[in-house]
Amino acid sequence: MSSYVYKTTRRGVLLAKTVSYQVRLCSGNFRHLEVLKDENNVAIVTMKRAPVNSLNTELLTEISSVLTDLEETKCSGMILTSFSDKVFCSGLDIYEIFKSKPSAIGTSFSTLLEVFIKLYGSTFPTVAAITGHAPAGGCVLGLFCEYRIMVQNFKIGLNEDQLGFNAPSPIVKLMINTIGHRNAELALTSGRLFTTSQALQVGLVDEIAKDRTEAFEKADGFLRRFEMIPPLARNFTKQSMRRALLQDVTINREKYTEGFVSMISLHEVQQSIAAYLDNLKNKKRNAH
Ligand SMILES: CCCCCC/C=C\CC(=O)SCCNC(=O)CCNC(=O)[C@H](O)C(C)(C)COP(=O)(O)OP(=O)(O)OC[C@H]1O[C@@H](n2cnc3c(N)ncnc32)[C@H](O)[C@@H]1OP(=O)(O)O
Repeated sequence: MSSYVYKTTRRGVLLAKTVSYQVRLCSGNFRHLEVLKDENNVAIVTMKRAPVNSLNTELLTEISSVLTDLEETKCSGMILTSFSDKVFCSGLDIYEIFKSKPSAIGTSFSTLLEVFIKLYGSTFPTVAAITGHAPAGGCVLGLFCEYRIMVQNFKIGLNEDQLGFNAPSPIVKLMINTIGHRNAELALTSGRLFTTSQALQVGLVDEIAKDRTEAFEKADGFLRRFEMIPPLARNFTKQSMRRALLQDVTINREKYTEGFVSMISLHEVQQSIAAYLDNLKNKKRNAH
C-alpha cells in the first residue's frame, strides 16, 4: 500500500500517513487502483497507473468493476482521484489506439463507454478530485462525475482535435451540458486545454483547490451537502437529469464503438497521432 492514505473524519477528509481504524481497504485485487472506504461508506478510488494514469483497457476494466462493487455495497459517495500530484489522468492510452488492431481499439473504447454508463449513471454522488492535468479522456472521467475540484495551475480539456480526431457525440453533449454550446464549440474545434482558473470561469470545474489536501476537504464538503437529502429522491433526480444521454450511450454503444474504430483507423488519423506523439517526445527532450 502507498505511504499516504486518506483518512475520513466527520469534519472532512484529511491526508494521513497511516491507515486509520476508520478507513478500510476494499477487497478486490486491483493492479492500477486503490480503493478505500470510510466508516460512512464513502469510497476513495485512486488511480495509480504510473506514470500518467493513461487509460488502457486493464485500468478501465478495473474502474468498471469497482463501480459495480460500489453499487452492490450501496456506497454513499465516491471521490475519484490520482496517485500523482502532476497528472490526474492523461486520457486513453495512446499506444492502444496507435497502430493497433481494430479489435483492440474497439475493446478500449467500448470499455470507456461501460465506465461512462456506470459512473455517469451511478446512484451515489460522485466527485473528481483532480490533482493534476486532465487532457482528453482525463477530462471525460471528470465529466462523468457530478462535481469537479481541481488543483490550481494544471490543464484540463478535450484536446482530441489536436490528435487528429473528433470527440464522439456523447462527449460533445456532455461538454455542452457542462459549459454551454458556444463555449463547447469554441473549445472542441480548437482542442483547447483550459488552465484550472479558466476551467473554473467557464464552468468546466466547480471549485479550485490550492493542493491535494484542500481538494479532498472540498470533495468531502460536496458529499456532505447530501447528508440531509433522502438518497432515493436524490438519485431519482440525478437519473432523470441524465437519462437521455445514458439511454443514448447504452442503446448505441456498439454503433459508437464502430464509429470510433473506423475514425481512428483512418490513415490520416494515424498519421496525426504519430505526429502528436513525436511532438510529445520532442517537448520532453527539449525540457531536459
Ligand atoms: C464516450 C467516451 C468518448 C471518449 C472519446 C475519446 C476520449 C479520449 C481520447 C484520448 O484520451 S486520446 C489521449 C489524449 N491524451 C493526451 O493528449 C495527453 C498526452 N500527454 C500529455 O500531454 C502529457 O504527457 C501530460 C499528461 C500533460 C503529462 O506530462 P508530463 O510532462 O508529466 O509527462 P510526459 O513526459 O509527457 O509523459 C510521461 C510518459 O507518459 C507517456 N504518456 C503520456 N500521455 C500518454 C497517453 N495518453 N497514453 C500513453 N502514454 C502516455 C509519455 O509518452 C511518456 O512516456 P515515455 O516517453 O516516458 O516513455
